[in-house]
Amino acid sequence: MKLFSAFTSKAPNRVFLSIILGALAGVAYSLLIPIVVSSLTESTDGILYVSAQVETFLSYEVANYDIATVFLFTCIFILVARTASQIILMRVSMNVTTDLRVQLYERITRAPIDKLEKMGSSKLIATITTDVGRIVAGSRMLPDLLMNSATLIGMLGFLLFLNSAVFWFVLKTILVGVITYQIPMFLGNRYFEKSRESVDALQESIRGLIYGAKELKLNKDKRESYFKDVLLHNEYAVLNADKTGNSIVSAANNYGDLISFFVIGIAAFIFVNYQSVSKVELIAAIMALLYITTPLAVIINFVPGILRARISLNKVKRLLNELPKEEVSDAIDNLIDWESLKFNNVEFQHSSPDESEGFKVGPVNFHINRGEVTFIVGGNGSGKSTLSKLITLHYQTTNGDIYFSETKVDKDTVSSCREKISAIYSDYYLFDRLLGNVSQENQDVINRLLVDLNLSEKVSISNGRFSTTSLSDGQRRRLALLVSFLEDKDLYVFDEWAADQDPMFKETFYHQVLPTLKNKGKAVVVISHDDRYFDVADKILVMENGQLIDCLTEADVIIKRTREKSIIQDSSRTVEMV
Ligand SMILES: Nc1ncnc2c1ncn2[C@@H]1O[C@H](COP(=O)(O)OP(=O)(O)OP(=O)(O)O)[C@@H](O)[C@H]1O
Repeated sequence: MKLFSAFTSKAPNRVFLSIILGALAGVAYSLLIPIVVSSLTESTDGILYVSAQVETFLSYEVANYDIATVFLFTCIFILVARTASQIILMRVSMNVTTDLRVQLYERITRAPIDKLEKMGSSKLIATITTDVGRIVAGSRMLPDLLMNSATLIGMLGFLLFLNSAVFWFVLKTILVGVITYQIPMFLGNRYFEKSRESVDALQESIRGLIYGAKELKLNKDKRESYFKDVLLHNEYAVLNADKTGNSIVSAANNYGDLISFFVIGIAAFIFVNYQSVSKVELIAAIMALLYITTPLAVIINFVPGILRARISLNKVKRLLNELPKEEVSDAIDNLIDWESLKFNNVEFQHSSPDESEGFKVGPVNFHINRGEVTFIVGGNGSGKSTLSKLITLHYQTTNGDIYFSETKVDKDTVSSCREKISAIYSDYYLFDRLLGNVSQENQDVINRLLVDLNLSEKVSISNGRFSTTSLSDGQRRRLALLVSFLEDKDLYVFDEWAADQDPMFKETFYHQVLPTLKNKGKAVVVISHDDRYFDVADKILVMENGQLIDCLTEADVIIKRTREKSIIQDSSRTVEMV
């Protein structure tokens, strides 16, 4: 992706028009001084005066009427062409900004979940909010650059016409100035890069400040340490790098601004001693040099904007590389019918940030049937959630195959298979409305579910929008369950759904919700630590250290529970005796 290609590919004709208008405005700008100079005449005593030819316009006397008219129309042309050029490019750039953001949104939507988890939200938000704006701001300077370059070239042409020796001298001095100007710019760029790198860490610490507000509020030491060692550390890292970068660039810009004055000084005080230059030529040359101070400054000031835009562009490029597109077909085949989900030697390995081997699940072999409730149990970190994300097809296997009955999950079928699944993870996100194909007309069903889930007094749903999502944790989870029911999928996965429900609703979940789904022929997968309810399961998959160490059926569970009960009773009797 090149800096300007986003513009040229978006609206080539409009960008071309903007460039042409900008360049023409620049050429016209460079004509203003020669037009004025052409009306000056040098008398024999060396005094400059405006040649007469006075005519009256709107009751004012105008000397050199023809030239004045050309001057006026040139000014009007500059105004119109410059404004049009800027407005055209500004509008294109606004579209490009939106397009670039939409491109990033699409990439995020299509990225594999494990890559998104690895990248984290802070990096993504920093890129969307900071980098896109900087890229577009840099690219938007293009017409101004062109206009001022055209003016500069026009004025240099005028100098060449006036006096070739003056022209070559000015050109060489400007070149030396611009080349020496690059050195501080290079240094400044290093600091801008450093600052941009720190922005990601700053975003992450701002997230901590907001999401960790409750924890920080309760502990002064913790709060002060976070504020000083994390938040301010990152804030000052950005500030210091920006300060140094901007100071270098400011000094360099002032040096750049003064380049034309150095040239004027050298031309007026030194150059005239070595070359024959008439008074008119010298004054015209000085006027031209004064005149190019602004275009030269604009061209030079263009550099920091471009530097920032390039840094941001590299950041976006890197992000797009780290966030590959999931190469899967979008086509949804509603005809996929299945009875059993089978895992054949499935393996998955997390990537780890320090390049060491990440946590691995598998190889695992099992099947999950429709009309059955399957529990996944095991200690913390044993790989239950990882396994469940393989079941929901969020993670793609590193080895082995998954089948929905006879349909093998691959890049052609994975989207269709995902359509059969609904999941509520422990870090679920509750949208503030019903989305997609969820039937919004079926208000009666929604109202009944609100009553069943004991939410009817807290939240209502009208036109698909929830009246509120400011609910207790347990209530939010129930609202997520309602959304999941409305989706009416074949396979339900609940990752510790009941963890923050009160005992009464836990009972409802395990003894009413799960059996209802089962009776409807759904396959239900529940990650749970609630061993009191393990007997609800038709099958229990036991995970330990990424391996499936046991697969218990209902009969096994009942036998095991009876044994456990008798052991507990025996031990309590022993305690009583003691
Ligand atoms: N996004 C990730 N990137 C890299 N490693 C991960 C990621 N998520 C989990 N892991 C690793 O995988 C291991 C298993 O995590 P997982 O969440 O599957 O366990 P779990 O059994 O669900 O634990 P818990 O009962 O605590 O929820 C963890 O030790 C963790 O280090």
